[in-house]
Amino acid sequence: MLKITVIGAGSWGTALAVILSKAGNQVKVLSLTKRNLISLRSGYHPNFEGLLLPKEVEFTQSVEDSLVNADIVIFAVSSKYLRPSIEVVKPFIKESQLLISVIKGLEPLTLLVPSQIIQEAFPHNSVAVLSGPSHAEEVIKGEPFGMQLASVDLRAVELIRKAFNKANVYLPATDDLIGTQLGGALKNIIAIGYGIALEQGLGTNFYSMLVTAGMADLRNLAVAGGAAPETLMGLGGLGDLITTIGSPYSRNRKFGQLLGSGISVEKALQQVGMVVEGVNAMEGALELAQEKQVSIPVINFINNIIKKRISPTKMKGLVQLLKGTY
Ligand SMILES: NC(=O)C1=CN([C@@H]2O[C@H](COP(=O)(O)OP(=O)(O)OC[C@H]3O[C@@H](n4cnc5c(N)ncnc54)[C@H](OP(=O)(O)O)[C@@H]3O)[C@@H](O)[C@H]2O)C=CC1
Ligand SMILES: O=C(CO)COP(=O)(O)O
Repeated sequence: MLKITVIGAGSWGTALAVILSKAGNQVKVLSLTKRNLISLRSGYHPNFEGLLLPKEVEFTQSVEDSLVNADIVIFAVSSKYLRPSIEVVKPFIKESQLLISVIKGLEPLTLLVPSQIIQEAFPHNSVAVLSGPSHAEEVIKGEPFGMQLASVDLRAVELIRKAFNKANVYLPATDDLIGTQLGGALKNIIAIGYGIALEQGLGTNFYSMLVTAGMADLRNLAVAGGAAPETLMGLGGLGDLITTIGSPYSRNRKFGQLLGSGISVEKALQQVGMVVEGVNAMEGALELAQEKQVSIPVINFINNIIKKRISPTKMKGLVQLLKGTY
């Protein structure tokens, strides 16, 4: 039995904690905000209506107690809170502990992906990534899924597969941590665009054009940022894009749909009520494109809608814009 601590009691941290616990591990979830602790301890999470959490998962606010015996520590907070969370847990992390990021983000200015931020803070630890098509609402019910496992450490790969062995998940491995995370961060932006187009009722032909051209932006930008092209065709890239555009659970798609219906960015974020990582990743994506001189017409177009330079009702204008890239 492995001892696993998940940092972050949001949708994803909680869903992972539940399946890891059901897979026979001893799991603690550290909530730094403590915002849902009372309800979590009585078995309920506000994001999973009608679902009873297994009592074996321990929800705690005690940093030291949660980390002292952990074999594996999973960072599952939203990308904005990764650095503040690292500061809090840093004194209690041991070099022997395997650290995993499940966060989808690209930090503005530094252009670092989550695993790089974690590795910088803990240079002697093994750091791995799990990312892919994995909506928490399905995962928590035990439905089958797959994630890209990224690590340069074969023992880490073995340990992670052991932890998830009894769970219904396929975990192909790669050593491309950068590609896996750039795929996960950038697909969220395309899903926002998809949500806008969906709300505008532009039709399946347009959606497919948008996603294909968006995938080209994703691939060109991620490869310029250090990704291996084949990683982007795997679960961490194309696979995750497919689930995010296709799922009613997607917060990025929902945010896009709200924008498409004429609601302001601020109100849309509020209505989604959970993290919308595509909005957080936008600045980093634009900066990376600028630095590497990569053309990203679809991402730029979506950014112009978010920044209110283009009305969402003009989404179909993407066709004219793409014609200008011949
Ligand atoms: N939901 C999903 O299906 C999936 C999500 N992900 C990724 O996982 C990450 C977390 O997403 P998700 O759980 O869905 O988001 P939620 O909006 O459900 O939860 C937000 C998370 O951020 C943490 N947080 C908020 N404010 C603070 C703060 N001030 N200090 C420290 N932590 C804070 C919360 O911690 P606390 O609970 O302690 O308040 C919580 O873990 C994102 O990067 C997302 O892209 C990846 C795959 C699937
Ligand atoms: O990354 C995810 C599924 O793989 C979650 O996507 P959303 O953040 O859009 O809900």
